Amino acid sequence: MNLKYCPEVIELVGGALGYKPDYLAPEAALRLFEHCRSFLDWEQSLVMVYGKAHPIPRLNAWYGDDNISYQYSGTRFLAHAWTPELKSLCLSLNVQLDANFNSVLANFYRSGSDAMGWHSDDEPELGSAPVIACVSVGCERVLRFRHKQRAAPSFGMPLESGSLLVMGAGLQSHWQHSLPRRATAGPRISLTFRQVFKSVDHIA
Ligand SMILES: O=C(O)CCC(=O)C(=O)O
Ligand SMILES: [Fe+2]
Repeated sequence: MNLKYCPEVIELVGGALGYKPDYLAPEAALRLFEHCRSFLDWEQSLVMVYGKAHPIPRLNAWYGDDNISYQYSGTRFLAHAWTPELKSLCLSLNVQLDANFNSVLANFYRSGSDAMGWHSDDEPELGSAPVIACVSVGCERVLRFRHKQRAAPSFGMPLESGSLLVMGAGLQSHWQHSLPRRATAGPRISLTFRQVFKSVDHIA
């Protein structure tokens, strides 16, 4: 993986973030937003908290190569077959970042009440040092980061429509991220490209 594609690189303890605000031109970002909103197979997953199922505060959709499956928020998803738009974005990112993404988890935050809690994307099927590329379209929202062990303050990255944020290798072992609620916000979709290793599927 090569973060040189990103004009802004933020070195953190244990990993780096890369940011490219203008990854997609505004019209391309709008087209991608409309494509995802209209054509992805959105669902609202459930998460188990103390034995009780709660709907998560956002919609999600999982796309990827054949036979890719992924455990997320306590649910196992089998990837839907790529749409041409998502496949072409994945191929471009693989070239630009020298990566091997084979799937994408799409998140749809319908309003400021939709959010994502603190977590690391460190499931075993993502390997020991996952790289995640996140393309944002729609309303700008802030992604917050906090170190897992150090009692340092968290910090936020505003993710503009059309931007690319790359979470580099090592980051998921040392940092958590979250997308807090907002009093008011328009809809936003994030496309988080990942490499899922099929060989560890059987342990899940
Ligand atoms: O919506 C975002 O920018 C973050 C999404 C995220 O953290 C995830 O899909 O794991
Ligand atoms: Fe995440």
